[in-house]
Amino acid sequence: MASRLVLSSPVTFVTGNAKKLDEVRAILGHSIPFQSLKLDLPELQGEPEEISKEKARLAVAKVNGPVLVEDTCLCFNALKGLPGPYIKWFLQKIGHEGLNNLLSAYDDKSAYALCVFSFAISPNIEPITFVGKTPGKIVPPRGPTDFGWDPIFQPDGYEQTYAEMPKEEKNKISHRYRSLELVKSHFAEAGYEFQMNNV
Ligand SMILES: O=c1[nH]cnc2c1ncn2[C@@H]1O[C@H](COP(=O)(O)OP(=O)(O)O)[C@@H](O)[C@H]1O
Ligand SMILES: [Mg+2]
Repeated sequence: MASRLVLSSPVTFVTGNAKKLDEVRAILGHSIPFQSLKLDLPELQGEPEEISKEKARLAVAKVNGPVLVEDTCLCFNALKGLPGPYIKWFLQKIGHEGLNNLLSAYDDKSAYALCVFSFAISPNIEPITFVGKTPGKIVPPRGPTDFGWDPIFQPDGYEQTYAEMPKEEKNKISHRYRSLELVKSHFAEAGYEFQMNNV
């Protein structure tokens, strides 16, 4: 029988974003022992998987134990995937209206939300990435404005924006949910053993 890797502490989800943490808590439930650490990690520029992996490398160097991080992109098809990983800065500078305006020259309003989780066990093991994607379109803002670009993203097959949907509904179809499903499968297959003597 293959020996199971022993993890000596719960997985630390490192994020500076409280809204992400709420969703990760709701989606993971008790499936994986985890704790959270509020830390805003610097982000490399580049492709989504590399950005997330690099975040994991930085996080695992700071945390004494396994870490989980994620990076989220919002990609417009008419703009070949931009703003993508730069959505945070676009949102901050030009807001929901500006993001809609970026697409005013195009008929194609389609977009996709991408969530890339990375799991790093220790500093000397390469992080593993998990990509979740939800297709939809960019619309004028509707619904509560408490989480990022939720009001302007309407997932395919729905009449509501992410912001208008009940949380439980978003958490069943979201980019974050889809990525975490892969994380959960990985944990189920790997069968990590948690030995938490120090908690
Ligand atoms: O599920 C979501 N819905 C709406 N906005 C989101 C969602 N996930 C992330 N965002 C926003 O998209 C941007 C993604 O940036 P990033 O993943 O680097 O966030 P972080 O640095 O706040 O953790 C941020 O502005 C974040 O608030
Ligand atoms: Mg980012």
